[in-house]
Amino acid sequence: MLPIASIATLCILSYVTYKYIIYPAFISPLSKIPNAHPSSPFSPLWILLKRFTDQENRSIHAAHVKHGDIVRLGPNEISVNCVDDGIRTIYSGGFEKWPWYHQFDNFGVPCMFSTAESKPHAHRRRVIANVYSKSFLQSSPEMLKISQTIIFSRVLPLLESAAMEQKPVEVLDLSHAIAMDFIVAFIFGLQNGTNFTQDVSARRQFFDTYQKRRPYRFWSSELQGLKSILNRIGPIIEPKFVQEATNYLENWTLTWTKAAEKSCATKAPDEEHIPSTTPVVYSQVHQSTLKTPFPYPQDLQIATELQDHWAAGHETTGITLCYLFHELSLHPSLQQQLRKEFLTLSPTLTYPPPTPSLPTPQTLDALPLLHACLLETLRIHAAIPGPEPRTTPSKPTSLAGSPPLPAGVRVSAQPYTLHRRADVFPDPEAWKPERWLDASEEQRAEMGRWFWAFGSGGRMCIGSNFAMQEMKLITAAIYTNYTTHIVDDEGIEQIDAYTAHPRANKLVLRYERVEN
Ligand code: HEM
Repeated sequence: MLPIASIATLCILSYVTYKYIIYPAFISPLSKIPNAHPSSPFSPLWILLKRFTDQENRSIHAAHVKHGDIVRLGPNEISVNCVDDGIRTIYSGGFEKWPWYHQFDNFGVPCMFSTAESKPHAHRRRVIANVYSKSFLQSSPEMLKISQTIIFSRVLPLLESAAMEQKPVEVLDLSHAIAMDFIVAFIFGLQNGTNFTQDVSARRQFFDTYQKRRPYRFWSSELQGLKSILNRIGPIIEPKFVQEATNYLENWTLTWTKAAEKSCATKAPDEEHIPSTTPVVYSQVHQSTLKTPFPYPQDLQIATELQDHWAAGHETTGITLCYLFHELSLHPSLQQQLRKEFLTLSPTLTYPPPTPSLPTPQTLDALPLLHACLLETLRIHAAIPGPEPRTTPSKPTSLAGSPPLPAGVRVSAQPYTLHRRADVFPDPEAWKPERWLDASEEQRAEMGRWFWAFGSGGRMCIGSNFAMQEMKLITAAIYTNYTTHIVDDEGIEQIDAYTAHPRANKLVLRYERVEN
């Protein structure tokens, strides 16, 4: 007779073999999905390693090219990249966010973006969304004043002197700075905002602090539990300066939140000296926290939201502008065609302006070539090309021809792959704005279904209209007055990450005046 210890060992071994080998490889509904790697049914190590070494998007894409619209990345993780039975199902509401998004909490408090559950998210979004709607932005006196100030008093004077002095400009940094000035002024009020466009040393200090945390994102995104344990022992995986940088940025947001609160309570300052606007987003977020009770102190509840908006708003927009300017610099004839389009605006954006007035956002929005250039940049240089993870719901759901999937599976789509469908976007790696202009109605609608730079559904980018409006204005203002030429684009290729900036973190251009 076998001793009890041997029977127990046999039972444990059988259980472990069943749970970790037989079930995931042969019985789980996920076993019918092609594996991205032979180890995928048994261990998440392969995909973790790809994430750790910044190869995630391209590795997932390669797996889709090989196996089709759906692939298994780990024992409990799949990637789906198609529209029908894909993003239309996953992102239409029933699938909540994977806890991965907690890395975007600030002050230890979830913001709208990082909230996993649909209900509290929808509550917040309903109140905040109004100020980011196209109709609100196009008619907003605050947005008009912010735009006039940033374009005519900051961006164009800066580029004018760079052009006159033939001084090359680092354009990624500048694009981030302009985008930051726009969003911060809209959130906190122009009088409380940054002037990173002109104040290069303040800009550098701030962005250095913001960016130096990036290499350590892996731990807070994928191994949060392990990170917390190790951080208690000491700075083993995350140097002290990462937390110090986070504290600095959070204090910065708290300071401006208080300033915005004060602006709302007092009369506008002397307009002649400081152009001022209502802190639009602050006011709206403040309203939303009054309407819904939250389990966190009100000031932190407001500040976490506002911090997320300036972070999401400047980085993505800066990256997109940088790639648009790079592509235009590679295509001088397009610069000419665009300029022709810009000269149809009334008033034009010529600098110095006879009066500092702007064409309406509606007329800018209606320029077809500008729109096509932006869409094409967002397609092939998506600022967020990486996976957007969700959780399968309790109701078993089939995706891309899979068997019904159980609850709690991590599932994502990624713009990187959706935007490279050769049957939808022929010659997908090429930047071709004309594909949006020459397409038939049907082709354009199909491209629109696959275009996913801002996501889709109830968690789609809330700032997409804001971003499009500011990017169109900035581009029109620059290319009405200057042509751009590449000085140094070494390392311009995008890194492989959720948010993807140029590898070398720079693009240097030369600005040349065109006579109007
Ligand atoms: C070119 C510029 C931009 C791009 C490409 C972009 C892209 C995206 C994408 C792809 C998402 C969904 C991400 C996910 O679910 O994982 C998102 C969400 C979001 N974006 Fe943007 N974004 C841009 C500009 C902005 C701006 C200017 C703001 C300013 C408010 C903003 C604020 C947000 C917020 C708050 C969310 C979360 C929405 C929610 O959960 O309801 N974004 N963005």
